[in-house]
Amino acid sequence: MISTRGLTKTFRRKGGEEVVAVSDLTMDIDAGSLTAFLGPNGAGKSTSLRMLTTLLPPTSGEATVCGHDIARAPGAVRRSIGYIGQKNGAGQYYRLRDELVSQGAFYGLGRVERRRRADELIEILDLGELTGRTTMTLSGGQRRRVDIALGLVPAPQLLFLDEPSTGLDPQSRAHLWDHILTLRERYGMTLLLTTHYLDEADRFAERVMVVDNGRLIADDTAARLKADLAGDRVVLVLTGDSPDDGVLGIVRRVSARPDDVEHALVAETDGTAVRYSVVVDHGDRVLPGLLAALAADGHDVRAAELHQPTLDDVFLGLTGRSLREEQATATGDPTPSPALTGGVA
Ligand SMILES: Nc1ncnc2c1ncn2[C@@H]1O[C@H](COP(=O)(O)OP(=O)(O)OP(=O)(O)O)[C@@H](O)[C@H]1O
Repeated sequence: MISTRGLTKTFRRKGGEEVVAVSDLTMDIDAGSLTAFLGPNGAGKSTSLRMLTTLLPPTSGEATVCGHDIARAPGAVRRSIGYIGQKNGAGQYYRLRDELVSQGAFYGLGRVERRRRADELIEILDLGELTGRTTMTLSGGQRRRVDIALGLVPAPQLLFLDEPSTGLDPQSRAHLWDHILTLRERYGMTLLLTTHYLDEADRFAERVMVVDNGRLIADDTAARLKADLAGDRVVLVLTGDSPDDGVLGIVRRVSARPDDVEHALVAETDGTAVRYSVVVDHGDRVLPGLLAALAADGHDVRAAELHQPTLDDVFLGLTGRSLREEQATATGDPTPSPALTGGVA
């Protein structure tokens, strides 16, 4: 459905400075899939989408979208796709149904067909109560649904969504995702979207492409990225006043990275204890046996925790930076939830 080879976009800023917004993007996306481009602000997500939707010419490289070359046949690409950008595309003063019908006329649908299509989209996107309202009176989540309805008027096989849920509250985000998934089921569309939200990429995308500084740095299912690049972490607290070789031996036997077992002394209210932190495969299966082995060897386990990784741990492992904290800084959210890296203090 999408195939790119070495797709690159360089911008020249005022003063002559060059910015490589997208560097050497090579990928193939299958029909019917739901793929998320995940990355921090300025990573190159929107620029990638804008090239694939023919809004921006690449500096080098090539791509075909729905079988059409983006440089040689941009018109054919545009006729096959829907694109919902970051900004609201609806006219502020038009009534929703009129807007959808005139969009249908723009795409050459006949009089009856454009009305039928408008009504179908109003039903699927649950916009019935809003049809008589002008878009300027709608909430952020409602407007985003209108944007999506407008993008779907030409019944595209492939839909690009640039940050569909940014700026929405959690309830509106969840609601919007219900609609996106319903649309996908109803039309069997291929979806490629960008997001900052780790949880969305994790829950809804079958394939996650992590981009940073214009480069694709990881590309797989969320489950495999987490297993391969982060791993489950077991954190144990045992009575003691120094790391115990016996404990370390047992812990290393189950570790996916035996040379990387962390330990630190921690002050407990009733004396000292040692905290061990270890990355394992399938932590849920390893933990009972590990606890049994420690008990059989006479060790006193005071606490045990299993941390399953998030995509933020994947990003941290790849770049040494936390995507969650970068997003919190960028959006001004002062309370990012902590990444579950389980590092030892
Ligand atoms: N028209 C432009 N002129 C100059 N630089 C640009 C232009 N458009 C994008 N850039 C730069 O290219 C880089 C990638 O930008 P892009 O918008 O693709 O990132 P993004 O991952 O979509 O970010 P965000 O999540 O903030 O939307 C950034 O450094 C950006 O400043």
